[in-house]
Parts: sequence; C-alpha cells; structure tokens
Amino acid sequence: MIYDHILIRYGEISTKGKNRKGFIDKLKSNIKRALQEFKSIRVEADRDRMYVLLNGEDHKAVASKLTGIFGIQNFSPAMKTERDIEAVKESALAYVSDLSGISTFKINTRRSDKNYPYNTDEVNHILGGHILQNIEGISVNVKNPDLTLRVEIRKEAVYLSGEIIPGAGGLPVGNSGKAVLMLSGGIDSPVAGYLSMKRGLDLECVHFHSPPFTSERSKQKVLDLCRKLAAVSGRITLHIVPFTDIQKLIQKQIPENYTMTSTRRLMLRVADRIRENQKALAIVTGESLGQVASQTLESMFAINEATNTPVLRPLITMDKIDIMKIATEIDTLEISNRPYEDCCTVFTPANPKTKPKREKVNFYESFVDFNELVEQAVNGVETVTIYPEQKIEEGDGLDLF
Ligand SMILES: Nc1ncnc2c1ncn2[C@@H]1O[C@H](COP(=O)(O)OP(=O)(O)OP(=O)(O)O)[C@@H](O)[C@H]1O
Repeated sequence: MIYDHILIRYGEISTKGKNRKGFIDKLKSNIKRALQEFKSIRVEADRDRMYVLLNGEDHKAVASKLTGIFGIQNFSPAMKTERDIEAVKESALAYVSDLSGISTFKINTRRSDKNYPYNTDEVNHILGGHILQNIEGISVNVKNPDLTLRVEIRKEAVYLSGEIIPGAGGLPVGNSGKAVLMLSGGIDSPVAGYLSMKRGLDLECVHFHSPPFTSERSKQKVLDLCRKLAAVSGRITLHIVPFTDIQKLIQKQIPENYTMTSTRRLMLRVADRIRENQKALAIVTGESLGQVASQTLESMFAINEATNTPVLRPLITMDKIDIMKIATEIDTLEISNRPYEDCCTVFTPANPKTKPKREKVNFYESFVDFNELVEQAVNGVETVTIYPEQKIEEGDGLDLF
C-alpha cells in the first residue's frame, strides 16, 4: 500500500482560539522534532487535523514514532485523492485491491465540507457498489467487517484510510509551561516525570547527590533515567546539586528522628531556588500517599512548609504496582532497580518520624543556619543537557561529580 499521508487527530484540546493555536503549534514542532530523521517528510496543520506528508518515507517507521507523542488522540495512514467522485471511486478501489486477506468491508464516510455534491449515504453507496462490482468474492458486512474504509471529505481533498492507530493522548509537551522534577534514582520520580510531561509540562530535572557517600554508578543511573525521559520530550536538562555539606550539617545538628524531615525540607528549598532561576512555576515529585515515612500526610505538611510554590505529585493516589506498570512501559524500571545508593538511603535514620510536627522541625532548625549552605548548593549546581540517543558511559569525560 502506498500511503502518501498520515492523518493525525488531535487529543484533548480546548476550543478557545488562542489555546487551540498554542496546542497546534506546540504539537507540530514536537512532531517535527520526533520525525527529524525522516528527511523527506513535511508536516502541515489546520484547525482540526494535522498531516504528515510522507514523500516516500516508510509509514510504519513514522507511525512507530508518532505513537509516543503526547497530544495525539489517534492517527491513520491515508491516501489523498481529488474530490471528483470518479477519482474517489478509483482510489477506493485501488486501496481495497491492494490489501490482502480482505473478504468483507464497509465504507464509512464523513463530510466536513457539507457542500460536497453527495451526502454521506450516497458516497457510501457509490463507493461500495464500485468495489463490489470490481473485486470478486468481496462482500459488505456492516457489523464486523475485515476493513472499514474511512472516507473523509474535506474542502481541499478526500482522504481514504483503513486503520485507526491509538495515540498517546495527553497534551503536547511544553503546552502547559515549565516545572522542575525532583528526580531520585528510584522507581517513582521518573514515572511522575513521564505523567507530568503527558499533561504538557516541560521538565527540567533536579538531582541531589552526596559524594563520596553516593557513587559514580548512582550518577549513571540518573543520567540513564534522564535519557529515557528525553525520549519523550526530545531532551532533558539535568541540574545536579552537591548536597553533602547540607546532609552532614543535618546529621550533626538535627535530632536523628527528624533528620529525614529536615533533609526533605532542605531539598525542597534548593529545588525551589533552581525552579526560580529556570523560570519554572512548579515542582514535581514522585510521592505517593502513605508509601514511606516521608510520604504520610503529616510528613508532607511538615515538608511542604519549605515553599509555597505548587508541588505537583502525579502519583499521590497510585498504588506501587500501578506505578511499576508504567515504569515498565516507559522502560525505566530496570534502571531504577539497579542497586546503587541514593543520598537519602545513605543517611536514612533507623526510626524516621512518620508523624513529624512542623513546630518541632522549625524549633530544631532554628538553631542551625542553613542559608549559606543552601546558597553554596545552588551555586555549585552542575547542569547537563541529555538527548535520547546519547550513550553516557562511565568515565566518558562527563566530569560531573
Ligand atoms: N536524591 C534525590 N534527588 C532528587 N529528588 C529526590 C531525591 N530523593 C528523593 N527525591 C524526591 O522526593 C520524592 C520522595 O522520595 P522518597 O525517597 O521518599 O520516595 P520514593 O518512593 O523512594 O521515591 P522515588 O522512587 O522517586 O525515589 C522522590 O519521588 C523524588 O521526587
């Protein structure tokens, strides 16, 4: 089958003029970036549809890229033909003749141009009759056909397609503004990042590390996770925060059962400074209610006091098993399961407070001046941009830590 187009139907889209334009422009540029290896293709957009003009490129390879792009409801490889009914008849016949294993079919016509000289029923009959007359042994089955040939009659042309391939849904990455993702090496935060990109967020990642307590291998883990997220968005900027001094001071000055609460508050403070520098408007975390001591409601209440920036928690109501399912789908689970230490696990107290009190943590922190160390951590951030295909191996010259 020689398809010349892929016809893309938009996902959830606000009908308001300006938002619609923003959505379409963003989706178009994301599609162009995802398809840049196909040199001949062109992408055209109008209010209701987008078209990838294949110009000879393999439609299957292009389709496999399109399935991962947020903002696409579904899409169909399509043949474009002139509006003249004789031309449509010939194209429909060619389309069906070209497929093997089709013994039943139906025609499903939609007219967005109501001025077309034939209504949808008439087009269904004309094309159906033509196919029945010219292909031996084929019959119509309206309930369960082998092929539903969709015919879209538009102002500029008629499009024929036989297959609807589901898209990833969501909103185009970048359509909803920018946030920073607190990315650990664990299972949850990459999934939180993926889901927030699905709602159109552009993400920059922040990772806290504490050398020499955390190793090169835990660094590699985070870089690899970023590479997976970059496969969705085209690229990811990662900010790596030197956190050792802050953690040491916490260990020294804060009572042991409150060190975890204080560590989280300091992480949030530093992440918020990076957010501000990067002109982002929210912080995303991988927290899920009740999962661990730091994720009880009391803990979140005590920790969240560190900022009044919106903290988005896409996984808050999800069970671990469902989070792991998504981690498997986005191919991050195996990376997250690598057994290397994270700065939090290294310093985790034996009995962290599961119901910390704001007053108490404020009281303990009031004896310690963290301001200078927060400043140093923000100033010591190393930033690296990661692309999907980039292989980052240990010792390849990326002297991050
Ligand atoms: N080293 C780190 N760097 C950046 N963010 C972190 C780090 N450690 C934890 N976080 C953030 O805090 C959230 C809660 O972390 P915590 O270790 O309590 O939970 P978790 O369930 O193990 O999460 P994850 O699976 O994402 O590590 C993480 O999802 C992440 O957003």
